[in-house]
Amino acid sequence: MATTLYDKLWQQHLVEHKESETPLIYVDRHLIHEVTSPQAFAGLKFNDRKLRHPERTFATMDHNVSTRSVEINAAGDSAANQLKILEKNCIEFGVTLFNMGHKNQGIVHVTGPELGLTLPGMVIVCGDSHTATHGAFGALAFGIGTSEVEHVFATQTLRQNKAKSMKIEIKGKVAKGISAKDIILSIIGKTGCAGATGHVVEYCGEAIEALSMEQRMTICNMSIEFGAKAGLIAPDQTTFQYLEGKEYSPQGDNWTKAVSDWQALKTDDGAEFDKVLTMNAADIKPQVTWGTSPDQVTSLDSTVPHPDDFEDAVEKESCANALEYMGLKAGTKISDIQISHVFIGSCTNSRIEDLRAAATQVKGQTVSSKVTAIVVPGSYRVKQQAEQEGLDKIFINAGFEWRLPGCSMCLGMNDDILKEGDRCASTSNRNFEGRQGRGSRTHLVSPELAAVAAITGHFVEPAVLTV
Ligand SMILES: CC(C)[C@H](C(=O)O)[C@@H](O)C(=O)O
Ligand code: SF4
Repeated sequence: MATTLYDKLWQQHLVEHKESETPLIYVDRHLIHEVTSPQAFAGLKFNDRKLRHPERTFATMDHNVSTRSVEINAAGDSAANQLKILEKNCIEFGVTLFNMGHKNQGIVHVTGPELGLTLPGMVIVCGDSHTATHGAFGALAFGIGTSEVEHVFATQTLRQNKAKSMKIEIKGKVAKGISAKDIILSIIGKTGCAGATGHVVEYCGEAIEALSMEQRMTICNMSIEFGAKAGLIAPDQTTFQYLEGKEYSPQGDNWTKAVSDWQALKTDDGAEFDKVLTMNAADIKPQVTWGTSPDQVTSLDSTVPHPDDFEDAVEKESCANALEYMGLKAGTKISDIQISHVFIGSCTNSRIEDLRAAATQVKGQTVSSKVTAIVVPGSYRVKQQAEQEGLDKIFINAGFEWRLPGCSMCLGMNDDILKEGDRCASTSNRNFEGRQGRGSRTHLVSPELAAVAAITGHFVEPAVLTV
């Protein structure tokens, strides 16, 4: 029978499925950070248990860290407390930790892939909703809750029901200057924020195959923002090239053997999906969110919608609420919205290609006097690479702040917080009320659009430039 990539990954990891019981699956890689691990470790201690496979778990510090200093106390007492607990737990339970300032430290969804901890064919879990990012490598990757983190610690397995499958095919090529962020925001705009609830989504088609690994990660990262359990892209030469030689990738004969196994990780012709969405790449334009949910998005050449543009009563009301929170008037041109802040960073868009794309727009220009702009590389490796290429200088000379890696302004858990009424062009993945600080307003965009917004103070179509 023709099967999907998801079916194959599921089958390969199914440990046991007894009737009337939730299936049990094996977990190859467990990634942890300071926010969702403390209670799970506490549970282990309480029950006097150890980690079943400490060598399969890797920890990093990301959400609570300050991006101004490597000092563990720099983001305040409660942040420091969580970071110190993670450090203590990792020592006690024998887990490798990428501690403050470690060369491998960074946002969990940036470091896993760049170190080769994320590999095709794996089941990868993390107590974090954007774990879907790792699906870009053809791994079944999804976020889990704290009690599940404890279960994985103790058993290296997880109880899970199989999800439904959805295929999203993007036909043809995108126009020049259209980024992966524009692709995923247009998908979410089309499906709505619950369009893939209960499904594992496989992205495919010419426009997806043409993407680099960094861009594929941007796509899979936002799968959760339209309800998907996980996002998947079948591994190919682009994937193998990216992974070859990474610190934790298989080496020598093991590498050759692994690549040959990974080549089988694809959906068979004729395999059936529970749901299918097809879009034409040529129709995708630069995207900007105007509301307080990632599906409240439109194209840059458009206007802020009116509640009456929606037929559904719930959508009407959420449009009205969003306009009020965002301080926007229906009919305003998206390109006329004036912003006060720019945040280039987060696990969606803080990888080297994102920084290159932003730097290209910024080179030789000056940040608007009305805008405060920061660039936060996703990891120390990204930071180092960017500095080798001189991207830091481009940003700093233009008036951006060049920060240390971390989740930063993506969410208000550290000292990078916006004030009430601040309006931010952000390359992150969530524009929920208060996400970047109480009363702050977020517009989700690509790195290119964020960069141009920093210079001009509003949303302008980025010039089509090559690095
Ligand atoms: C803090 C963490 C649990 C949370 C998540 O699960 O996604 C965060 O990363 C986020 O993006 O909101
Ligand atoms: S960068 Fe943002 S979305 Fe990603 S893990 Fe950190 S807080 Fe969550």
